[in-house]
Amino acid sequence: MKKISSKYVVWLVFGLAFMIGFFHRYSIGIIADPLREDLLLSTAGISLLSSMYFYTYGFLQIPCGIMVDAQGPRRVVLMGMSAVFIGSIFFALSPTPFLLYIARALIGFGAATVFTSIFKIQALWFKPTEFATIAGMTAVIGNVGGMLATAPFYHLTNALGWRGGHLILAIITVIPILIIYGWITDRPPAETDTKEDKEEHKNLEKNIEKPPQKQPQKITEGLKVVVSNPYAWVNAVILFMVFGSYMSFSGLWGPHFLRYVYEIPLEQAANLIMIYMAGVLIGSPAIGMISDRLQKRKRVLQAALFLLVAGWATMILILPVFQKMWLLMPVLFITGAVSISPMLCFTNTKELIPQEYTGIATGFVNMAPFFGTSVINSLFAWFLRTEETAATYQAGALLFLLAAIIGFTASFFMKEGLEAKVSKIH
Ligand SMILES: N[C@@H](Cc1c[nH]cn1)C(=O)NCC(=O)O
Repeated sequence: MKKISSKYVVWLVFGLAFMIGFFHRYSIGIIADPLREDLLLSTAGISLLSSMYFYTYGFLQIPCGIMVDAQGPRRVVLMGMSAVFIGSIFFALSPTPFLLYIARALIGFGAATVFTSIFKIQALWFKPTEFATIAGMTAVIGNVGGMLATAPFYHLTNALGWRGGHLILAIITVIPILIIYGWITDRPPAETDTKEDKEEHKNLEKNIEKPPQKQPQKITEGLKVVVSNPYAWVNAVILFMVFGSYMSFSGLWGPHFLRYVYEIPLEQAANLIMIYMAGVLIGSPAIGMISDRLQKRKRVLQAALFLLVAGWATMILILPVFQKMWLLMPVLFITGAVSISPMLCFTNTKELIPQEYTGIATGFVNMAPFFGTSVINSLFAWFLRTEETAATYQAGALLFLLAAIIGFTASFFMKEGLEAKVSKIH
């Protein structure tokens, strides 16, 4: 069977898998009420159900990275998407909450395989100077999945129920499974390879085809290379702080912060969050493209994080004094656009670590945003422990400003990795 040779099509198919994973991430809110009624779930039960995905996803990032480096992204994603498929069917058919939790964990497990895999695909198929742009597009495609889990999923489940909705999701999941199984290879066909590509290919093949007894050694070596690299830790700190705030703001506290601090109805606050998300969607590829054009990661990220500090400071401390809604909109947009700038940290990590360990490296730094979100969410909740007022929300939101300042400061300790790679090629 003739394999797909277009890197964009290959990326798009993995992107579809990523989109499906993201969809599941944000899908529980919409079906919370029918789940409560049908399976008598409490609010705590709904929260646990949603979290099952995040826990498995976060904890499995390194194991998934290890599998991707050892087995190649194709096999790992096939296994992961099969788990999402089975999880979706179980979810749709679950007669009890317990089985629902198991199904959700299975979906989280499967979805966890995709991010490290798509980064490996990007590393194997795209040039270093295209990497940040395509990584930015990956974030877009994921977030589109997250957006589809809102109003469109609401209408789907209104028509078919939450069980029917999950059956449809299971059917959609078969699409990337079939295409990846039949038409996609881990690497571009050999005839289009440059000399450097061929060398890398040989290394990858050697790595994948290592006899089983050598693999544990390879994994330990890979983990050592990644964990002992101080610059990978710098990227993890930035991701913990900035993506932690971004997910905490957009996924949990943002609407209520705007509602209390700007004294507006919740519906208007939710619409304003869409402006922040529009910034994320446009900022992600734009920042990647600028970074690729300039062949700089560190400087571009620093400029973006500087704007992020200014954005949070304006939104939390300055604008509430004047209550100028027409100013809040551009500030939200710009803050969203630069909130996604740490996608460059994934790119930078990939550039600092040998390609055979791209999976482990991506998995390692991608744990940080998930821990960051849970820490920032909990700290924010602490500020609201006695009462929910404009002042307590403003105090909680100062965490976002503090996190941006820490992220910006950490960016001074980054090491540029692209220049070395590009000069090696030329
Ligand atoms: N787009 C980023 C960050 C993110 C998380 N939620 C919404 N955007 C991303 O894709 N991170 C990697 C991941 O595995 O989610």
